[in-house]
Amino acid sequence: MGGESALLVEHLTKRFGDRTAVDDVSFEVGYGEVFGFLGPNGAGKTTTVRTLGTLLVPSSGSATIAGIALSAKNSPAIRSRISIMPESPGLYSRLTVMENLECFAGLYELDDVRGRIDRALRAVNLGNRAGDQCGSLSKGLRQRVALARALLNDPAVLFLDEPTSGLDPVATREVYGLVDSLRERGVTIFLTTHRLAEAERLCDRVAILSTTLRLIGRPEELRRRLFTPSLEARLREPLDDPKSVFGELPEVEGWEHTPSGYTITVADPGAAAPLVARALVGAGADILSLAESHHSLEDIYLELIDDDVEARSQ
Ligand SMILES: Nc1ncnc2c1ncn2[C@@H]1O[C@H](COP(=O)(O)OP(=O)(O)OP(=O)(O)O)[C@@H](O)[C@H]1O
Repeated sequence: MGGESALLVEHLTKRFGDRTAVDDVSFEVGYGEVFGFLGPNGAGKTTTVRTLGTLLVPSSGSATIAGIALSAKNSPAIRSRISIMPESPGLYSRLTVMENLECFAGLYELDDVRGRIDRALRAVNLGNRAGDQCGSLSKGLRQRVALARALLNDPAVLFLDEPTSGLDPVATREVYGLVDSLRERGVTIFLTTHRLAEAERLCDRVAILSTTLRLIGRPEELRRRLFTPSLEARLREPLDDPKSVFGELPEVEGWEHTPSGYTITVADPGAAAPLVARALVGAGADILSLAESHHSLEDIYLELIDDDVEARSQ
């Protein structure tokens, strides 16, 4: 089974003394997948990444990384097949881009250093900046150098920890473009992020962690699982008697006022929308818009995590 998945994690638990940072977490990531790992501060994301990256020893549970079982003996083999790009690039600012990459290629004891550096620099569109001192680069460019460094060993699984943290919108968009191009090259990406719009934009599937794994799936599936379908009607004026409009429609399961109109709960938004529109027009309402409600990944996350944060603060 592990041979077919880039990551297979089974009942992983990591304790620090009597504090459980990660509790009985299981999931699988396929080769070529961009997998988002979300969760509030202290949820155990970094601990999971550090454990899968062989930097921490799990308290219990097992994992297979790029087809190799996680164990002390296999750590060097695993490390040669993965890369972790930490949130802060950690480059030598007095060295040039090329010198930095040579230095890390030396640490990894890689062959064909020049060829690898050329390919990595091309992958992050930095081919013409090889001679620049890292200290003189913008944060966005330094992040790209860090990504080039993470690509030097041609990783089967690339762990990206908050890759756009502190970047401006243009630099952020560039990182998204780079992730897209890595995905096209078949690199498996495990992306830790607090930015939910980023996870929604980049990830095939996401997992929401809060010490235990709370939810895993495609953003679209999670939406369906957590929210009943509904329509949002924006009207110029509120209805005099909403019950006489919505209560007559068998497709409508419920409704509630919003500041600009109504949220109408329905089983099938596509079938119900024309009937609701007709009923509203029949009641003399001026419809500004009528559309299926859209729940973002942020809505999903808050629905799950708010309860945890409240529980923890009590
Ligand atoms: N080396 C350590 N020793 C003791 N406790 C630790 C250690 N590393 C992490 N923890 C604890 O484990 C829990 C999970 O921390 P972790 O850094 O994995 O969370 P995170 O989801 O990455 O958070 P953030 O989003 O803030 O980076 C926290 O309660 C943290 O204090």
